[in-house]
Amino acid sequence: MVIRVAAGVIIRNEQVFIALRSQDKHQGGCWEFPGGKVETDEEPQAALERELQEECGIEVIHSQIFKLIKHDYPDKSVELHFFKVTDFSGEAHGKEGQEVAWVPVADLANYRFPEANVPVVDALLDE
Ligand SMILES: Nc1nc2c([nH]c(=O)n2[C@H]2C[C@H](O)[C@@H](COP(=O)(O)OP(=O)(O)OP(=O)(O)O)O2)c(=O)[nH]1
Ligand SMILES: [Mg+2]
Repeated sequence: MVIRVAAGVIIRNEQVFIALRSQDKHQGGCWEFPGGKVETDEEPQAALERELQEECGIEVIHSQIFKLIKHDYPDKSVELHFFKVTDFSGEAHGKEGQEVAWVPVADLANYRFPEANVPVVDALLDE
């Protein structure tokens, strides 16, 4: 079974908002672009808006699809819908207690992301 996920590359002033996945989660200890599972009958973009409100406390004002990545981890398969979030209201924070950081795009290579994120990080570094 493939798990559909929506995640946001939240960008403001050339910086990206990332969050640390807790150790007990799948891919725990890796940094991520905040987001989560798309529910049945939910559009990925709607899932993105819901997850970013739940996890980061922001209201997405403008987002656009950036990359669609299918990846097979040894223990699960995911279909990741990465959106660029270029406008939002509210102050992004770790609403669920997770460690978060605003990092310059150029510094993304210094953070460990899940394997599926490699093409996303590479594309951001190339821009
Ligand atoms: N959110 C997010 N998930 C990612 C990224 N890269 C990546 O491989 N994943 C994987 C890890 C998980 O298997 C899945 C997302 O699950 P999740 O744990 O965020 O889902 P969720 O927020 O709905 O939380 P939960 O059901 O575990 O409580 O996608 C990423 O950049 N962001
Ligand atoms: Mg999540």
